[in-house]
Amino acid sequence: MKMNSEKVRFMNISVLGCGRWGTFIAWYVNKVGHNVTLWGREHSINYIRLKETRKNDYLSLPEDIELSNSLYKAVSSAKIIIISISAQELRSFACQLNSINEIQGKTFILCMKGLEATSGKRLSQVFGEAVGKNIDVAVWVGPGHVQDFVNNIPNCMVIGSENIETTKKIVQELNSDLIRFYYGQDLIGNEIGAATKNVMGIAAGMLDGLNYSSLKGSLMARGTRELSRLLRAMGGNDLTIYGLSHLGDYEATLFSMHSHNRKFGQALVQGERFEKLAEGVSTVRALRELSKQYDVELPITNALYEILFENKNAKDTLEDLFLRPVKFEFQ
Ligand SMILES: NC(=O)C1=CN([C@@H]2O[C@H](COP(=O)(O)OP(=O)(O)OC[C@H]3O[C@@H](n4cnc5c(N)ncnc54)[C@H](O)[C@@H]3O)[C@@H](O)[C@H]2O)C=CC1
Ligand SMILES: O=C(CO)COP(=O)(O)O
Repeated sequence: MKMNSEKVRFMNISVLGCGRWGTFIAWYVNKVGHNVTLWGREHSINYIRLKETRKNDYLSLPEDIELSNSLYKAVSSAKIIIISISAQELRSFACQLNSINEIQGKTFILCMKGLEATSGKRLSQVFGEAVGKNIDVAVWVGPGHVQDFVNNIPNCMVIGSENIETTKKIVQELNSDLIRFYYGQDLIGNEIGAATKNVMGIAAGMLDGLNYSSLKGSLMARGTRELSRLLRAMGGNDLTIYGLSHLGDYEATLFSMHSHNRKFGQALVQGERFEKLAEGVSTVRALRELSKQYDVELPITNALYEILFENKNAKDTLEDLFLRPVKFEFQ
């Protein structure tokens, strides 16, 4: 793997959460030259399997990545701390981190795509509320599946924060020819974009399951439109929806065999269960909240809410979208 600068990297970086994505992040950060500790809960199936075999379904971990179940050790030993757990767990997990008393002066990076279901809050807001606003926090989002990266297929991703110096410092430490990072310019947009692409992924899976895959182009056009309206109302830049965190992630979600959200949607309309984490389900709840808070109509999201939480028939509900009054494309 080639880096962008000649600088020898050797920072202590900890990754908290050893699921599909957290384990990949640890693999990648080690590969670009850092000293990595990967933390998991002592009794988690993922942690136990990694401890016993150093493998999961996607990759093998090099020997020089330290596996630990001590949160204190993982947090106190690192300057940069990356978190990748399920989004709905972030608030309680951040409170746990706060109680460790070792977090001042560290940079946290959230590698997760979701919104708090009950409040509609963005994950950096949730994290800030739990640990205090003076902690540096960034997000790392955009397209990419572990299965592709470990086969050396590169992709572009985005890192964003409220502080451009923090963003640049992280990108400098992590950029490589496997992941080309862009500096995010709109934290609200990157977080809303990343979370909501999962919602469109569930819709795409439903279309696949109903043999309506040819509608996915329209879903892309109308999905981005409704979310860009929401983003503008929230104070973000509506153009960000067309960037890496959202539209740029559609291939990896709406069209990918690997996407959990797409598979969830497909399984649901086919009457099957999909047990892995599909973050878009909780994000649909969060969007219902945001739609009310900001008085923005979200027709596709609303249809998904009715299917997921009000037991409406998927085919009828999606077809009802076609009965809405005719309107201008960009009104
Ligand atoms: N391209 C990208 O940026 C990708 C991002 N993701 C995101 O990464 C996040 C994690 O997804 P996956 O790794 O697929 O999920 P996963 O289910 O494989 O892993 C989640 C991990 O979080 C841990 N966890 C859950 N609750 C916890 C708690 N309270 N305290 C500590 N650990 C806890 C679980 O034990 C598990 O190891 C999601 O938000 C997902 O959207 C996932 C894949 C690609
Ligand atoms: O975020 C992802 C790809 O960029 C992973 O998507 P899924 O969670 O739907 O698998």
